[in-house]
This record gives sequence, C-alpha cells and structure tokens, in this order.
Amino acid sequence: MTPMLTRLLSMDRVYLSFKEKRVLDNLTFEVRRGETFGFLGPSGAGKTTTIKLLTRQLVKDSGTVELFSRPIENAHDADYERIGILSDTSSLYERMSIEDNLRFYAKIRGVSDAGIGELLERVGLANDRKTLIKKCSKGMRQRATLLAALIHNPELLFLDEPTSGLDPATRLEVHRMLKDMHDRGTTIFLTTHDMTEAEELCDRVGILDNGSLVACDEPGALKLRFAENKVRIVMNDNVALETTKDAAGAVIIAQALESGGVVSIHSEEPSLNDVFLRLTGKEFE
Ligand SMILES: Nc1ncnc2c1ncn2[C@@H]1O[C@H](COP(=O)(O)OP(=O)(O)OP(=O)(O)O)[C@@H](O)[C@H]1O
Repeated sequence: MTPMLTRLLSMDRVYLSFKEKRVLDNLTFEVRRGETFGFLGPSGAGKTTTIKLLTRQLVKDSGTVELFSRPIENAHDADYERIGILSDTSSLYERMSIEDNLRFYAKIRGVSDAGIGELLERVGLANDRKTLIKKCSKGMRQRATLLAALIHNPELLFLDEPTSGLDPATRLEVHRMLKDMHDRGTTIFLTTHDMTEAEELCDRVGILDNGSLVACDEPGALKLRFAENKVRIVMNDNVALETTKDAAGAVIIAQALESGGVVSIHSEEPSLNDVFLRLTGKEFE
C-alpha cells in the first residue's frame, strides 16, 4: 500500500448555506496523499457541494479549506492542472468521436496525446475509439469521461459517483482502473452510493450526514467499532447458541467444542451498510 503521510486537502469547521438552508455544517476532515478516500452519505447530505467547494465552483461561508497546503482562496492556476474532476457536469462533445474528444482534452490540458491508445485499451474502448459520443452507451460515455478527467495524469482526482448506472462488467473495468491509479500514487476523492464499491476501493471513508461528518476511518475499523459482542455457535442438532466475545464466552465455546457437536462458530460482523444505517438512520440508496 502507498505510504499515506501528508495531507493533500482539508476542511476545518466549514459552513455553507444556500439561502436559509444550511448544507455544510461544521464540516471537518482531511484527505491524505496517495489514499482513496470515500465520501459517503445519504442523498442531499452535501457530497457534491463539498466537491464544488474543493474545486472552487462554490465559496464557503466560513471555515478553512486547504488544497495542496494552501488556503483555497490562494490557489495557484497551476494547482488546477494537478486536479482531475468527473461529475455529472463533465461533458464530452456529442458530435466528436471518443478519441477526438480525448485528443481535445489532452490539448486543453497541454499534454501529449501519445498515451490515448493505451488509456482506451485499459477501459476496453480501443475498438470503439472512432464512435461518436452521441452513439455511445452510458457505460462507454462514463469510461470516456473518466479518461478525459485523468488524461493529464492528475495527482488528485475528484470522482462524483463514477460508476452510477454502469453495468457490472463496466463497473469492474472502472474499479480496475481506479485501483491501478491508486497503485501509481494518485489521490482519489470518491463519492458513491455503493457500499461494496466503497469497501473495495477506499483506504478510508468519511460518512456525511446533514452536512457534518459522523464518522471517518478505515472501512474495517468502522465495522469493528460497530461489531456486536456476539458469537453464534451452531450445533449439529440444529440448535444455535449465542454467547459473548469474552472469557465467559470462551468457556461456553470450549464446552460446546468438547461436546463434539459443533457445526460452525461465527462472529457476526456488521457490513459497511449496517454501519451507515446505524450512523445516519438511512439505508444506502
Ligand atoms: N445551487 C443550489 N441552490 C440551492 N440548494 C442547493 C444547491 N445545490 C445543492 N443544493 C442543496 O444542497 C443539499 C446538498 O446537495 P448535494 O448535491 O451536495 O447533495 P449530495 O450529498 O451530493 O446528494 P446526492 O447523493 O443526491 O448527489 C441538497 O439539499 C440540495 O438540494
């Protein structure tokens, strides 16, 4: 795993309202260099708003936002060349082919277009490179949009629901690509409504509810925090016993094993979805 020591971006006690509606409410968190950070939350929690603040499409009411160790108000133009963004407002030219769109984005970003063939290969679009965007499926568009976001090999990639609406095979291709970028040291800030995706891709996740962070940790650590102190022993006469994960439980487990009739012993771990439900009171949609 990539060493994750330095902070690449942070928010400290950030507030933002649209008219009377408070959307970000004392939001504090940081993203470290090289990590894939999952930003999770129910619909309307403020995830896209946070990305817009971090990419200067919106301005906070108060608090501190830092990007590349500088207050965002003092960001340099060059900082934006270090960033890639995929959001629902990312767009490709409908009447141009996938490949020509990528050439165009390479030109805007001031990078060579020599690597486009390899990028297309990586997401399974090489054979479709001449297809016009208007003739692409949703999955093809999404993969092409992702390539446009990372054509300049950014240090930091903001991905707002990168796999929403994709079929399972395309989703897997996108996951492979994001893991590959993570292995190359890219920092990824990702929002998703898919807990399996969050568990699979993210080093840490922050759970946002009503504009504040209610938890922030590694997925495994969060699950452990909410794990119940319960062990279930299933015996071969179909009787199930429940005990605790402590010395008293150990005695009961030892007795059950001694009896010779144990079929299985489970420690019931909550899923990330259970953790989300406990923290926000809402199902992950
Ligand atoms: N420009 C705007 N003007 C007024 N209200 C807005 C504006 N943009 C967002 N909001 C409101 O701010 C809240 C947070 O929106 P945001 O898009 O950040 O949520 P989200 O967590 O990304 O949701 P989703 O998961 O559904 O995309 C919502 O209640 C939304 O209606």
